Amino acid sequence: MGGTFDPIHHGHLVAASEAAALLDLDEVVFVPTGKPTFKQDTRVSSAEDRYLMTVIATASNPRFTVSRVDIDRPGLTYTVDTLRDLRTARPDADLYFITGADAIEQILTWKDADELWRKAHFVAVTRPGHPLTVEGLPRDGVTTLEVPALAISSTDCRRRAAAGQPVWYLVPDGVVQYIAKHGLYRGLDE
Ligand SMILES: Nc1ncnc2c1ncn2[C@@H]1O[C@H](COP(=O)(O)OP(=O)(O)OP(=O)(O)O)[C@@H](O)[C@H]1O
Ligand SMILES: O=C(O)c1ccc[n+]([C@@H]2O[C@H](COP(=O)([O-])O)[C@@H](O)[C@H]2O)c1
Repeated sequence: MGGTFDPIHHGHLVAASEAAALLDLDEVVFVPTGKPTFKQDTRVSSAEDRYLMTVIATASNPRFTVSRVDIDRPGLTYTVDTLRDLRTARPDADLYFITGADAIEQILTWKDADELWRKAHFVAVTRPGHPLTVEGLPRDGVTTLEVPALAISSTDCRRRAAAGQPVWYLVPDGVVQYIAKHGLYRGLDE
């Protein structure tokens, strides 16, 4: 599952857990973006902060791991590169790329979109506020999954943290503490 994870929240974790259970996946690899291509005009926390929050959030689940491939690759982050690097690390794996309804809606605008279907099977999960449509995408390339609806976004978590409002129970406890300890999102003006 790729994401900017600024910060990672329970919507991400539930989607990943549900996809793993329904598709019988051995492992879910969370891949924080290095430089997200569609967020170049947005202030994004450092890759190391986002990576560490993702590690903290996933540490207790033996099936969840975190990959640095996108963080360690220079330049903008493109999924075609993510999938190439994950394939190199796991030559025999069946790769599934988990995305929310908002992300899958834009997938045809991603770099080398026509190549993506050969590199992984896409799993499009439901997300409150975003109709899930896979029209125009290769039928055998995408599976749609209904997951428990959590109306949580990283944008809302950042705004809350910036305004001194609670993010408890929207993000894992360790992530609440990480945000406070490092003063993330202070002075954010969005
Ligand atoms: N509440 C949610 N339910 C299901 N999927 C989600 C949810 N939140 C995010 N996702 C999916 O997780 C992936 C990574 O999301 P991302 O890190 O951009 O979080 P976000 O909450 O969308 O962030 P932002 O508000 O900053 O855009 C995307 O595919 C996104 O669609
Ligand atoms: O490959 C692309 O062109 C591309 C464009 C936008 C987003 N993505 C990927 O989609 C995932 C979610 O991205 P984001 O920006 O919504 O956090 C993440 O893994 C990104 O690398 C990929």
